[in-house]
Amino acid sequence: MSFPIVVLISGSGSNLQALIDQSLQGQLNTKICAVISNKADAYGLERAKNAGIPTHTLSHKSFSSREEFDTELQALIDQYQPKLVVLAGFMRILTEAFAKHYDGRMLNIHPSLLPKFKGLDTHQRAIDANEKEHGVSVHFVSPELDAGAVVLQARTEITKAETAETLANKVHALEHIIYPLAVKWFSEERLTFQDGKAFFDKNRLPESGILYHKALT
Ligand SMILES: Nc1nc2c(c(=O)[nH]1)N[C@@H](CN(C=O)c1ccc(C(=O)N[C@@H](CCC(=O)O)C(=O)O)cc1)CN2
Ligand SMILES: NCC(=O)N[C@@H]1O[C@H](COP(=O)([O-])[O-])[C@@H](O)[C@H]1O
Repeated sequence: MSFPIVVLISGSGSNLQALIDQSLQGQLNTKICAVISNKADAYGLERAKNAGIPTHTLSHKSFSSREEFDTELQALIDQYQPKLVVLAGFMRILTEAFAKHYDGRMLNIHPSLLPKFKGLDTHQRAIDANEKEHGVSVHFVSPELDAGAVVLQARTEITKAETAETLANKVHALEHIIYPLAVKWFSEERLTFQDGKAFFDKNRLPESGILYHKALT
């Protein structure tokens, strides 16, 4: 019996594509029940349609408040009764009520080595801060932005000639490896969440999650 998930996007959907590809190759025992975007022009919607996955567009601009949008979004998601909600480049800050409703069963991928560089424009900020390395974090979603328990990270070096674009490309490549891995582990109940903390095979994860260095770069 495959593990039902719903994926939320706002843009290109390359992380969604990584999940689709691994699912189709039988490496991920998950069923992507639906893809929901807050942007009608998100290319990820095309990726989903090409894979025969139901799609929905729910524009946040059609609602007068964040709460109203989230209430509608939650009702749409819950029609599919997913065991996991996957934020894959979903660019809306979710309300506390929404985050609590999916507490422990909603993951996000963030393009930085959390807790560094929460928020947006992380690649340029890391370069501007003269960081020697950067990377990506998979974390459970909490009401506080980018503050949920980190479960998996991957790192890459920032070179002297690095630009935000070259760094983004390196980080994307790492994302496409670690996000399907994290989703797989969650579907196998190896990755769990309790009282705000993440566990792997019942072992408490350190604050920084499981670090993968050269193995993924
Ligand atoms: N309650 C939470 N909501 C969300 C989280 C979270 O951890 N807790 N993660 C984000 C994903 N994210 C970074 O990983 C992120 C997404 C969006 C924004 C943001 O500032 N959004 C603006 C609109 C920006 C835009 O439309 O381009 C906004 O919502 O007003 C910051 C971080 C997903 N949600
Ligand atoms: N703060 C959230 C955020 O910036 N997420 C980032 O959006 C991109 C989505 O790419 P994709 O649409 O090709 O998967 C990814 O790099 C992801 O880390």
